[in-house]
Amino acid sequence: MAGFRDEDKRHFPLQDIKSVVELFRSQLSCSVEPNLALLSVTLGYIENVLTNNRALNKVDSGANLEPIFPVVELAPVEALYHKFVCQIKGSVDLSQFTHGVATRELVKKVSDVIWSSLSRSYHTDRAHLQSLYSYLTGNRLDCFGVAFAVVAACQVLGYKDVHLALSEDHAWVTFGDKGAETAEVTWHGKGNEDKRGQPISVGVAEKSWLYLYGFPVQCTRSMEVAAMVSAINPSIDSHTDSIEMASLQQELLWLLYEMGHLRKYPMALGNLADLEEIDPTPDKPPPIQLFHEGIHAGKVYYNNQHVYPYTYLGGHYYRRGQFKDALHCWAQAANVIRSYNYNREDEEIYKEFLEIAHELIPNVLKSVSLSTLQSPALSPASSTDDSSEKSNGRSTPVAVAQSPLLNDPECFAYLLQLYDGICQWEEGSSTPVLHIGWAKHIVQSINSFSPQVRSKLNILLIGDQGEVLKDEEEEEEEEEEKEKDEEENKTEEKEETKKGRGRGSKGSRDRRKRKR
Ligand SMILES: FC(F)c1nnc(N2CCN(c3ncnc4sc(CC(F)(F)F)cc34)CC2)s1
Repeated sequence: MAGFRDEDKRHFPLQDIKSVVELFRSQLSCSVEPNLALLSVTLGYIENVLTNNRALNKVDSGANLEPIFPVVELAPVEALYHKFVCQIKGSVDLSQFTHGVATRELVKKVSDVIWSSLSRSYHTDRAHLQSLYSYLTGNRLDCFGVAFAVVAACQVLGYKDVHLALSEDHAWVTFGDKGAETAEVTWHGKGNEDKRGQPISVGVAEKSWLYLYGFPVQCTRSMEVAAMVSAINPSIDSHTDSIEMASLQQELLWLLYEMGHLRKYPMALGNLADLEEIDPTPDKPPPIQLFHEGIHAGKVYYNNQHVYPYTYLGGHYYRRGQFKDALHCWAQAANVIRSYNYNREDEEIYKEFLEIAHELIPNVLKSVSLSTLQSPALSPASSTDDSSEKSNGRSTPVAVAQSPLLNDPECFAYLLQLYDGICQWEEGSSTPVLHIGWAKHIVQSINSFSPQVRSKLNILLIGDQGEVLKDEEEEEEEEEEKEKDEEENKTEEKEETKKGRGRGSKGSRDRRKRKR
């Protein structure tokens, strides 16, 4: 694996975002595959300069605003690259391994080389541990970074078949003929024994979200570049982002988008959409289109087994106050999770649904009630409407009676679908999902809707052929009505015979029609 080629070197020294974008463009455009190690070192170097708050102090102190984007010379980047190449080639005796496609032993050996060179103890969930710059200058990597480093190392050793496989909260590698083999190469979460070297078949078989039922993102080299760009972390501290680093990430994601490398990568599309929501790029597709492209990709390429495309869009609608659309997305997200069994390593998605049910939805219900109370047209004094009287005489709070969302049966249905999906997720799982805290929020949320809308609910059972099914209860009701009708008819016929006129039973037919 050669270092930078001449046409790459001419971009150095990198002075600004544009020169980095052009370096990536030349690496992604040429016949030879992009050099993952070189690009990762370059990004990590820039991220380190732009997010170390020391740099921030310099700019604050100087009267003149010094250029904050670092000048990236070729020499230090190539030096780090050669350090990586020497370490990997020095640790793996290739004569032991057949050339051509990789073997499980080779992949495990490379994973061991990366693993054993990590520093003894460090906080693995800190920021900026995702790149080879972090690995080469600090011997520290997060769990994604280890998987990425293994793929970059296999590329250095000349294995074109070793690729990154990504789920929504884990990473592993595929290798061998047609990438049919899989291997764990990193750890996952806290307190879980790592399974490095093993195939991921057990995770898939136990239907855990972590392995996406066997529908992970299978990266090409260009999608591995997209993964390193997605993994850019512009945060300087928990309250501040480097604008320059966020812009670099945004422009590199647009480059990858326009080259078609995000088409099968829903989370990268979601990342770009989030960045565009914050700081829109002129003449580019709007965030809503990117979020929908992510959902479409999930449906077309991943059997609609990914959850994040729906929670990305749900979050977007929520932030814009489009609460009905947000509820619809969250219901669709729950519709995905219902097909999984909850496993102890799935807590990231558990936390996602917990936040939706225990924070976002209560905020929605509060804000729609408040907005009706605050708007003069809907204030209690002006409402003559007595429809808020419930059948049992207890009145519905005006805020509920006046709020469109709380009177919208579709919104109520979305809420029920959300909870039903989570309940079905729990069914058949080794680990329980729901606890009493959930019940409190479920009751609170359902009670927020008006009694009218809750009585109007009509659950249509659609069969596999799309036909409307009736449930047993409905069939019994219909039988009783039929018998009652027949009784009524007999009685009426007797009376009519006396009076000479006959008519069908109208009431039950209307009821039946309405039911449909
Ligand atoms: F759905 C919304 F709530 C989300 N907002 N941000 C979300 N992220 C942010 C970015 N992110 C990602 N973005 C691109 N690629 C990947 S690959 C991966 C799993 C692992 F880190 F490799 F183990 C995570 C991830 C994880 C999910 S979901």
